[in-house]
Amino acid sequence: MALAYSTLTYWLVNHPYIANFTWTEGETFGSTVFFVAIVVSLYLSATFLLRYVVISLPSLGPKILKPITAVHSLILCLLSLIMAVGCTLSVTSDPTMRLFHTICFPLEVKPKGPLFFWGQVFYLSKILEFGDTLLIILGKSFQRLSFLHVYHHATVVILCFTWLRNRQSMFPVALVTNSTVHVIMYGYYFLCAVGRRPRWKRLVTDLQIVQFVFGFVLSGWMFPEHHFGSGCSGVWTIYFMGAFNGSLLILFFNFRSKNYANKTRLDIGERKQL
Ligand SMILES: CC(C)(COP(=O)(O)OP(=O)(O)OC[C@H]1O[C@@H](n2cnc3c(N)ncnc32)[C@H](O)[C@@H]1OP(=O)(O)O)[C@@H](O)C(=O)NCCC(=O)NCCSC(=O)CC(=O)O
Repeated sequence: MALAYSTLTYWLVNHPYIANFTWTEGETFGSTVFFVAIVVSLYLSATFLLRYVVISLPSLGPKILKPITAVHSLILCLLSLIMAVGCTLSVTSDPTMRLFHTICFPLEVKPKGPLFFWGQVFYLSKILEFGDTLLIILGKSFQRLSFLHVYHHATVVILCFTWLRNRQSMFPVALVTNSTVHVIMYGYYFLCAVGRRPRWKRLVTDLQIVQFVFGFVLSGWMFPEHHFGSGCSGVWTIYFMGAFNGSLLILFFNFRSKNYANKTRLDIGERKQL
C-alpha cells in the first residue's frame, strides 16, 4: 500500500516535469487568448457545418463508430481518473499546503507546480472532449446535439483557460469534483458503446447536478475570506464560473425533468397497480 502510494506520488506529483512545471502565458502550449478563440471558433463552426454536411453523406454505421466511441470514452474515463488522483495527491502529499489553499489561493500565488500542471492537463482534456460532438454528428444522433451539449463543450474550454491565466482560487476543487464525475460519466458512455447500457443513467445526471451545487456551497466559504480576510487570487473569474455553473444547473434540471419524469410516473403507476 505504502509502495503504491509513493509510486503514484512520484509519477503524479514529484516527477521533475510536474514539480517544476510553470504555466507561462505565450510559452506553455495553448496559453494565449488567440489559441482559445481559434479553438472555440473552430469547434462551433465545424459543429454547425458538419451537422449539415453529414446529413447528405452515407452513414458510417455502428460497426465502425461504436468501437471508436468506446475507445474515446475509455481514454477520457481513465484520463479523468488520473487527473482526479493527481490533483488530490498534489494537495495531500504537500505538507506546506493547507486544504483551505485549494479554495482560496493567496493573492501572490505563482502559476507553477503540480496543481497548475493538472490544471493545464484538465484544460487540454476539454479540447479532447470535442471528440464527443464529432462522434454524435458522425453517428447522426442529432437529437443528442443539444444546446446543453454544445454550450458546455465550448464554454468549459474558456473557463479552464481563465483558471490558469487568472490563477483562480477554487479550481483544484472544481477539477477534482468534475474529473470524478467524468470518470463515472465516461464509464457510462463506454458501457453504452460496448452495448451494455447501464441502469444508473439518472445517477450520472444527479451527480452532475450535485457537483454544481457543491461549487456554490464552497464559494460561500471562500467569499468571506476574500472580502474580510487576506484575499483570494483570481476572484473575478469565480463569478464567471458561478454564472456558467448556474446556467448548467438550470439546463441539467431541465434535462432531468424531460428525461426521467415519465420514468418516475411509470414507476408510481406500476406501484399503484401492485
Ligand atoms: C447521463 C448523461 C451523462 C448523458 O445523457 P445522454 O442522454 O446524452 O445519454 P445517452 O443515454 O443518450 O448516451 C448513450 C449514447 O451515447 C453514446 N456515446 C458513447 N460515448 C460517447 C461520448 N463520449 N460522447 C457522446 N456520446 C457518447 C453511446 O454510444 C450511446 O449511443 P446509442 O444511444 O446510440 O447507443 C446526462 O446526465 C448528460 O450529461 N446529458 C447532457 C448531454 C451531454 O452532452 N452531456 C455531456 C456533457 S455535459 C458535462 O459534461 C457536464 C459536466 O461537466 O459534468
